[in-house]
Amino acid sequence: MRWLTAGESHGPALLGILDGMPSGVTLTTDMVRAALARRRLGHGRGARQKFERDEVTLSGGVRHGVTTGAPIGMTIANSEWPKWEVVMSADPVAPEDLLIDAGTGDEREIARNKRLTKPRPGHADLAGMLAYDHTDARNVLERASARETAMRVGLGACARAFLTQAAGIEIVSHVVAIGSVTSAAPCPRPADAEALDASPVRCLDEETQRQMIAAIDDARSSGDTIGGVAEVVAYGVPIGLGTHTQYDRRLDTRLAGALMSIPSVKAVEIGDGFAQSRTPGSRAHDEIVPGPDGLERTSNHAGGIEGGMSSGGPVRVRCAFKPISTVPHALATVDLDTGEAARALHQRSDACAVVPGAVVAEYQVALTLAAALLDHVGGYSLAQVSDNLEAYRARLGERS
Ligand SMILES: Cc1cc2nc3c(=O)[nH]c(=O)nc-3n(C[C@H](O)[C@H](O)[C@H](O)COP(=O)(O)O)c2cc1C
Ligand SMILES: C=C(O[C@@H]1CC(C(=O)O)=C[C@@H](OP(=O)(O)O)[C@H]1O)C(=O)O
Repeated sequence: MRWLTAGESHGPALLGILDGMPSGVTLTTDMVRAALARRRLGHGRGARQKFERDEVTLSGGVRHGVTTGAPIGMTIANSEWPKWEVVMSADPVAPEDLLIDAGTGDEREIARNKRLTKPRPGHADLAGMLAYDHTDARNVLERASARETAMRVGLGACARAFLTQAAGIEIVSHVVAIGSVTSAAPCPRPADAEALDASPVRCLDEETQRQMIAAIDDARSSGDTIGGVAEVVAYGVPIGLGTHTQYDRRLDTRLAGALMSIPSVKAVEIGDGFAQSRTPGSRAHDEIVPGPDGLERTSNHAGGIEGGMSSGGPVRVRCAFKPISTVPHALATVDLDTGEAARALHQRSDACAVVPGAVVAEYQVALTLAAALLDHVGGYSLAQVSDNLEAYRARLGERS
């Protein structure tokens, strides 16, 4: 299974292709819509989330609510497109059309139509302008924007439907830190998913939730932004996905890459990760004991992955998000046109992206696990995958 996306933040649409999806998986536009709606939730989002809609179309690989085995084509139209048609036009436009002040008196409306020459620290702007030889940062920032994560969720929703239907795998996420406010809430279970979606900060501990909301509000009111940490847990992952035999096919390699690819993720932790590195070996590992139904573990410090393979326990990963880069307290930069010191442009922006980031992380995990499951058991149809998995599980039962 492999996937690609294209499209810009203020372009007409995001495009995605998910190749390798087996046939026979129940999948509807409503299922994808529901996933996209989850990504829009959360305290700390900016103005754009309030008025923009994700207009999704399945344009390949699904017929009458069931996948066909052909590549899944997906479009998520940007409902803001009419405002950006000239600025983001694929075809040449007359220079005088580009420079118009829309006459609204709105500074942002005017700025949108200008070349952006002051790269914003923390964004792809500077490296992208130099590497791709652009004099307008818009040619970089439009693609670097986390708007693209909508498509990852869209494609991830397809992968997730496959995981649930083929293997009963369930994925849930929560937020474990906003800035310096940390949560001691227990690892969430699939039954918590609805309550977590209903929490403005994806946290089920009421006092911590209150403090997290306050931390986001404080950051926003003082012209600042704030980061945090999200945890994703996948239940029902069979033992042995991934492999110890090649570095790039290890499950931890693939999960770490998938999570690190989310814009603003700066660290990924598998299981106890950093804490494990500070724990003596005698207490850091998950001992294997005989149980009534086969082998059992006494703990899950490893986060369900050992030697690059799933170990049969819940797969537990965390990712740390840096604070939003577009800080209202505009940061120092240089105008590349003049070489003079300048202040980075601040337009509307999110104050905190950890809550939607947790949702995006769930779907990145889904895409990774779906690919790893198919690598392991194979099959062109859901029935074949299920049969192959059943045979593998029967063999596991005999061995353990
Ligand atoms: C869901 C989500 C929403 C985001 N919203 C914003 C935003 O409104 N403003 C902003 O400056 N950065 C936002 N970001 C973060 C930027 O996309 C990110 O800082 C930038 O791409 C550079 O990060 P990188 O160095 O990890 O690539 C958001 C990130 C995510 C995951
Ligand atoms: C549009 C989304 O996120 C955007 C991600 C983003 C960025 O710089 O990454 C900046 C903001 O967009 P704008 O610059 O147009 O205000 C966010 O709204 C989305 O998540 O759907």
